[in-house]
Amino acid sequence: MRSARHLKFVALAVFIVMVLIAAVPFWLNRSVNDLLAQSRAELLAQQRLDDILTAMRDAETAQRGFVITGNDVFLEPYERIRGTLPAALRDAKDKARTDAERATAWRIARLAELKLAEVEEIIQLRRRAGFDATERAVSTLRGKQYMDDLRRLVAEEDARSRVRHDALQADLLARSNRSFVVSVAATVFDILVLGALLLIVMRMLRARRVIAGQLEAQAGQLAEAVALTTRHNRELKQVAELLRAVEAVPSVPDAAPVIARSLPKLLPGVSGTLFLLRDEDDHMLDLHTQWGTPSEQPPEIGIESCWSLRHGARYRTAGPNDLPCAHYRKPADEASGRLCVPLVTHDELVGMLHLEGLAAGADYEEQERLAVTVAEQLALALGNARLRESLRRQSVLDPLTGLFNRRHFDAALKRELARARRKNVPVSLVLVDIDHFKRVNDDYGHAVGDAVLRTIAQQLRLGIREGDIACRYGGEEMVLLLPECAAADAGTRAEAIRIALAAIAPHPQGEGPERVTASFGVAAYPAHAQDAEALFWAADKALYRAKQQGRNRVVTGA
Ligand SMILES: Nc1nc2c(ncn2[C@@H]2O[C@H](COP(=O)(O)OP(=O)(O)OP(=O)(O)O)[C@@H](O)[C@H]2O)c(=O)[nH]1
Repeated sequence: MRSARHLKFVALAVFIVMVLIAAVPFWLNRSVNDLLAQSRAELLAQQRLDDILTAMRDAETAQRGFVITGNDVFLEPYERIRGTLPAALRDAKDKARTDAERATAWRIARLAELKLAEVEEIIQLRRRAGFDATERAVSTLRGKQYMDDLRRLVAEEDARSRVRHDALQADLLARSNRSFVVSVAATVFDILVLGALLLIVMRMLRARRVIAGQLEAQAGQLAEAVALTTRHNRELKQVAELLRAVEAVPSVPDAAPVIARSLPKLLPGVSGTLFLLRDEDDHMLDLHTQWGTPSEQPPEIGIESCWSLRHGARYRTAGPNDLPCAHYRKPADEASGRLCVPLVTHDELVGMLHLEGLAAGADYEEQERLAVTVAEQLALALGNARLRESLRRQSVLDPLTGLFNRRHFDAALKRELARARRKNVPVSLVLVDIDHFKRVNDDYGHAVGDAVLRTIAQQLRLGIREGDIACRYGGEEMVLLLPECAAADAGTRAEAIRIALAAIAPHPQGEGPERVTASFGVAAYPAHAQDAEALFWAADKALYRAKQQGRNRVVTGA
């Protein structure tokens, strides 16, 4: 904008200078024209005097011819001159430009008039008195004197006029030369100024073109940055949605289908497999889910079978020349890249993401960047899910036996009773108390006692159906909650467990007693009680009776 304003000022200044310069030749031309007019006037003045002198000469010649011959024919020119001369003399006087010229014109006119009067006088004399008398009159030389004076005056004025004319011509020549030089100089100057202006304009246009190019490039970069930011924002939103969904799952394996649904949206065209670390073995990972059109993968892999898990960093193979991981069932094809990304949070391995069909070239970098970002966030979310799961387990499980704790049992009993009432189905309770457990502790120590407790808990777990609940109620007392199970079935199940318990070695390494037994008290809703407290009380009474009747037996409440 500023340069455009400067250019306007420069153009205006150049225009004014050029107009001034163009005016100089005009001005010079005008003065040349003045001189030409003066010169022409000078020539005309000379011509007028010459005409007067010629007329006078012709009048004198006519006079002479008539005097000699007496023939009127000779007077014709004279008569014509008499008609025209007064006007010529008046013209000479009127057109005189200076006082001196005017005085001369007056004197010439006076002499011409005197000469004309003398010619008329001689002609009349010739008519009246004849040739001789006329010859005598002519011999007085009065007429000759007039003509001589006239000639001298005209010659003098002629000479002066010529001097003036020559001076005018010289001036005219000088001015013409000057006008030519000035015109040439003005033209050259104009060309130079226009050239300079053109150069400036071209430079400015070039500079503008450069700036326009830079602006265009910047606009392009900006558009790219905006597109990139928009894409990153969209990805971030999708990643956030994925994380929210993973945060909501109750356990790590439950996250697998969520991940399989979300990742194709984040990485379109990319197939994948999710391996998650096994709970009880921190060297093995299980295949939990796949999406897209993945290659065949083993259902479980060891840490050693994947380069990314070995090195704790992402590992990519772009073609057959790259060393494949052992879990690839077939070599990576040339066109599509593979990427293994370990899922690590707080230095703990959670799983591994295996991606296939990644684009080649610059897009690959972009996909890899996104894949790594997703993997980092996913690892964090899965780590959190694992932590939540462990906390939840801790809050409901007994740490020694792995059975549910009393708090969970109380809640489960209320819930199952309500459901039984609603659905009009029975629910049974089996109280289990190890016989003479004090002796085990006393004879073998508490550590062996704990191990025996774990064995019995495991046996209880094995003896119930899925959906039944086994709890450690306190000390060596345990309880089974059997939904939709009537008293008779509960007694049968308790009996089976009792027999199995009595048959196994209670300590895994054989360091404890050879065998332990337990007593079972069974009560059922609605047969023995209507609410939780009464049901528990009925089962406890039955257990008491079992102990009373000699232990290692099942008693069902009446
Ligand atoms: N090792 C171990 N012992 C426990 C635990 N909880 C309770 N006990 C022991 O279990 C024993 C329970 O003894 P008692 O209530 O007298 O009954 P018992 O010896 O089993 O005899 P009966 O029930 O009458 O057959 C006590 O010695 C407790 O210290 C535990 O978590 N670990």
